[in-house]
Order: sequence, then C-alpha cells, then structure tokens
Amino acid sequence: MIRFEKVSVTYDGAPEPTVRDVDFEVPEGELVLLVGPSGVGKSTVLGAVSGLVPHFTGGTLGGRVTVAGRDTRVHKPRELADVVGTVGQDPLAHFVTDTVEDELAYGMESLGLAPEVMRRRVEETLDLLGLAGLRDRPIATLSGGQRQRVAIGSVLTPHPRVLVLDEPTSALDPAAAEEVLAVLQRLVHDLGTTVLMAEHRLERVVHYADRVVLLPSPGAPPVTGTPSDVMSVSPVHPPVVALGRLAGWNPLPLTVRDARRRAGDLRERLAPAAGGRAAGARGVPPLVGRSREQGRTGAAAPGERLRATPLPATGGTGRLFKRRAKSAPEPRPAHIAGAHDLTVRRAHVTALHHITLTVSPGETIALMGRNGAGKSTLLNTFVGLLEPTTGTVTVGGRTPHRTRPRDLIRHVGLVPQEPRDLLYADTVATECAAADQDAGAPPGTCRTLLDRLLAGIADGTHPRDLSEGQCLALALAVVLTARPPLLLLDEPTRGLDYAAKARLVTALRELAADGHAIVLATHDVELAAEIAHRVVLLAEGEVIADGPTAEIVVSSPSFAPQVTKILAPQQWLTVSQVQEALG
Ligand SMILES: Nc1ncnc2c1ncn2[C@@H]1O[C@H](COP(=O)(O)OP(=O)(O)OP(=O)(O)O)[C@@H](O)[C@H]1O
Ligand SMILES: Nc1ncnc2c1ncn2[C@@H]1O[C@H](COP(=O)(O)OP(=O)(O)OP(=O)(O)O)[C@@H](O)[C@H]1O
Repeated sequence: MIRFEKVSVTYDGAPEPTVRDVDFEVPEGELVLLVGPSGVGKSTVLGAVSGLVPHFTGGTLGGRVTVAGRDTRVHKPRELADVVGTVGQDPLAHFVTDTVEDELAYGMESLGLAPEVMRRRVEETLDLLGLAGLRDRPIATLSGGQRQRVAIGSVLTPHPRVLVLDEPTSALDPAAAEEVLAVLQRLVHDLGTTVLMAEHRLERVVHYADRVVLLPSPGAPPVTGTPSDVMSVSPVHPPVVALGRLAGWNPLPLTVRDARRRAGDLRERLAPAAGGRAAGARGVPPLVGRSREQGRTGAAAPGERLRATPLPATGGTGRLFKRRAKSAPEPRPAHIAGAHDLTVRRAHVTALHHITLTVSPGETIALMGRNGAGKSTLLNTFVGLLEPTTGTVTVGGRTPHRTRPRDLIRHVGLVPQEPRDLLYADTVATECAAADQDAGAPPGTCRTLLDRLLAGIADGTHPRDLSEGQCLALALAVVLTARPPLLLLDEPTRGLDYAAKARLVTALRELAADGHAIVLATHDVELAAEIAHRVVLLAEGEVIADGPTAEIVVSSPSFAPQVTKILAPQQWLTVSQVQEALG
C-alpha cells in the first residue's frame, strides 16, 4: 500500500541528504512503526508519504514513494487526501475550524460525503475517543491531550485507507494512549487500514506493530524486521526491552505480560536486594530528614535542612551548575510555593477544585493525572498567568498574578507544554542575550547553560528550525538563566528520544540536588519513576493522591512503570536500579 524505492531527501541548503536509501514496503492492513533517535528523519519519511515532503517543505526527493499506486512527487497532498489521513506533531497547526464537532466533520465535508454519513461518523468518533463531553467546545479551550485526541479523530472520520501518524500519543495520558492505540488496531484488523506511525514512547506502541522500521542514525539506511528482531539491536528501546537485554532473555519480550512470564529467575536473583526494604527505599533518593508524612503533605518543619541526596553523575559531562558553597548553609524557607484551598474556573469549567499543596526546596514533584485533570492550569497559576477564582497561591512569599514578571522570574520559571511559545527572537544567540538581560545575569550565562544541556546548537539557527529536543533545551536554558528556586515543566519529554530524556534527567537531578524545587506535569510514567520524589495525582481538578513516588505509582495500574509491573511483588522502578542491584 505504501512503497519506498531507494528514497533520499535533501533539504535545500543541506550538504547531505537527511535520509537516504530508504527502501521498504507497508502492505495493506499492516501497522508499521517507524523508530529512531531524534532528528534522524522520521518526520521526513512520513512527510514523503503524505506529500508534504517535498511539496510544502521544499528540498529534493530522489527515488520514488507511492501510496495506493500514486506517486507522491507527482500528486500534491490535496490529491492524496482521499487516501491518506495525516496527524502531524503539532495538532494546533492542523486545525482548520473552531469547535470540536466542526473539526471532526471538516475532512468529510471536503470529500463531499452525505450529511447522514457525516453525522453518524462524528457520533461514532466522539464515543470512540471519549470526546462526547467536549463536542461543543472551542478548540482553543482544550487541554493538550484533548487537542491531540481531536486531531486524531478528525483524520479518522473520513475513513482513509492509509493513516500517517507522527507521535500520536505524545500528549496523551497512559489510559488515553491505550484507548487510541486500541482504536487504531481495530481499524487495521477490521477494516484493513494501513498505518505508518512514528513514536518515541515505545513502551506504549511497540507491541501493536506488525513490523518496525528503524532509522539507526542520520543518513543510514533503515533496518526493517519484526518488532522483536529490531528491538534486539535498536539504540532506542523501551524499559521492557532494556530489562530483557539485561537479563539475557531470548526471544526478547515486548510486553509486560511476556516479560512477567520470564521474570521468575530475575526475581530470585534480585530477592536478596529486594528483601525487607520498604518501597520508597529503592525509589529516587529520599529527601534527607523527611518523614513519610511530610512527603505526603509536602509540609516541612521550619529551618529543616531539605536537600536531595546527590546521585552519582551518570554521564561524563561536567556539572550543569556550580554547587553552592557548603560551608555556610543558607537558611532555607520551609516551602518555596504553595496553594491553599485553590479553585480556578476557566470559562464554565472548574479546572481546579479546592487544591491545597506545598512545594519544598530540593524536591521534585511529578504532577500526574488524566488529560484535562488540571495540571497545566495549576502550573499556569503558579506563574501568575491565571488567577485563583477562590483560595490563594504563593511563590517565594509573593502572589504570582500581582507580581511584576521581571520580579517573578527570579522566583519561578515555567517551561510550557510548547517550549516554542517561550521563544520569540530570530536566532538562538539573540534569544540567549535577551534571557541574560531579562534575568540581570552576566552575558553568556544562558548560552553556557544551553551548551551544557545539549551541545551543538549553532548561534545563528532560527528557533523555528530547531528539533523538539533542541527547542526544549533552549527554553530550559532561558528559564534557568534567572536561577528560579522553583522550576515548572509542562510535559517536558514530549518528542524527546531516550538519550535526550536521560540528559534531561541528569540536569534536573543536579538542579534538585542544588536546592531547586521542580514540579513536572507529565504523562511519562518512566520519567516520574526516574526522577520524582513525590507524585501528586489530580483527577477532575482535585488532588486524589499525594505521596512518595514508589508508593503512589506501584499501586496504580495506569501509572506504574514497566519495570514495576514486570517485577511485582518486588518493588523496583527503573532498569538502572535493577542493574545496580545485580552488580
Ligand atoms: N523543512 C526543513 N528544512 C530544512 N531542514 C529540515 C526541515 N525539516 C527537517 N529538517 C532537518 O532534517 C533532520 C530530520 O528532521 P525530522 O524532523 O525528519 O527528524 P525526526 O526523526 O522526525 O526527529 P524528531 O524525533 O525530533 O521528531 C533534522 O536535522 C531537521 O533539522
Ligand atoms: N481557556 C479555557 N477555557 C475553558 N476551559 C479550559 C480552558 N483551558 C483549559 N480548560 C479546561 O480546563 C481543564 C483542565 O485543563 P488543563 O489544561 O489544566 O489540563 P491538563 O491536566 O494539563 O491536561 P493535559 O494532560 O491534556 O495537558 C480541562 O477540562 C480543559 O478543557
């Protein structure tokens, strides 16, 4: 159904082809997963199927790509629209109408389907994707995950024979991701739909794939095979595969279920290290001097020394920040930020409902919960972008929405869900210079931070041309230039590969060890397991659980990381903990 024959793509001005020798086929009714590190050319390959490459992006396409027999170099995206449905990385760029229902109908209207067919399919899709309650909503008022579901729904309604999906679950909560993938699988199995999908969170998708195409490194030809074969050699792989490789399991399990069946031996080997220790003991390092109760409420005794135990450095890179001198310990406030009985209404939606929460220095909190639970709303309230409807919010003793932004950036910084929203200059260099000036930091501060987070970003690059990972690094550097004691990150691992995620984890651990408090809104259970001391679970605007990470995630079927599920009843969170215990 989709055929690549010796395809190469060279963007204008690039010295080398971005992808070359791409040669593979996706038969009708198969789901093929495209994987590979960030920037390797996955979106480029997908774009060549929908015709966006080269018709909209420019550049030269060598070789031939055909979809249902149509050559995509000859046929423009519009002429492929009756066959191919595409969801890109940025749902906002995709929307053409204002409300959910109109958006679901739009693709069908363009194809001239009968009104009664359109009506039926809109209703079906609203139900399938859990969007019925949002049908009349303006798209501008949806949360990130709600938007992504609408974007997916809008390509499903015309029933295209081919679906091209670029990271379709990146903004979805774990349960919503499973629902969407189950819908896709049903289309593949029952209707013979052909799906080509790129995704970084392999733990969510790899077991749904009939085949995997791996782009191992820029310009290298793809490796194609069964999911298990490709995963045994792939540089990007989910925790279940990392654990399987570590334990020497063959064939390599791809699902938690298969891994559990193989895990008896491993559990035995781990038993001595697992025995008799409390759940929290093997989570991220506990905060020194914190009792469990304090972990739960976030409250700490005044003057208490609250520092995270620094972890051994995981990479060869230098420290991101100089540690503050230890000789003269600074008196630390009991907490950096707090919300008391906070309610926030947005239009007719009560996004937060009587929230009480404190954030202490040195602690990393993962804010989790379903799409639309209120996570971004809470972060936005901490930076004064939203006002409490009732109740109070304080950061560094100030009321955020009444504090001048210039003063507030010294207390709190937010890296938003779309890091690009924070970037407005024409080059990386001017962006960094502006950040130094806004923060009153010595010139070069932001640039140095950026280099430590991610090497190799040229000064003259336009922020628009940065990859997702590069963009996040720049936004993080801009925010960190002011050294805010409270750092807020909204879905920071969207679009990041495993290596970029590991670098982010190292950087955040250093910040926490240096006394910064970090709150991350995330659906990435693996990230939460790696880094969070404490998890706060929101549901429909209310806090439904708040406690040490191990305690909260272990007991949740949705939020438990893969390693926890595989090795239960022993309570391990990450592959690196298991590796360490095995010695
Ligand atoms: N329109 C364009 N013009 C010039 N260069 C581009 C264009 N689009 C992408 N590139 C470059 O091509 C390379 C591959 O990008 P692409 O987005 O295809 O990678 P990817 O594997 O999808 O990355 P990610 O996982 O981060 O989404 C990158 O170096 C990128 O900067
Ligand atoms: N401008 C707005 N007007 C009305 N309702 C809004 C607006 N922005 C958000 N909402 C609603 O408020 C609720 C909380 O949204 P929020 O973005 O905080 O959720 P979230 O937990 O961050 O979700 P996600 O995981 O999808 O990013 C949702 O029901 C959302 O639809």
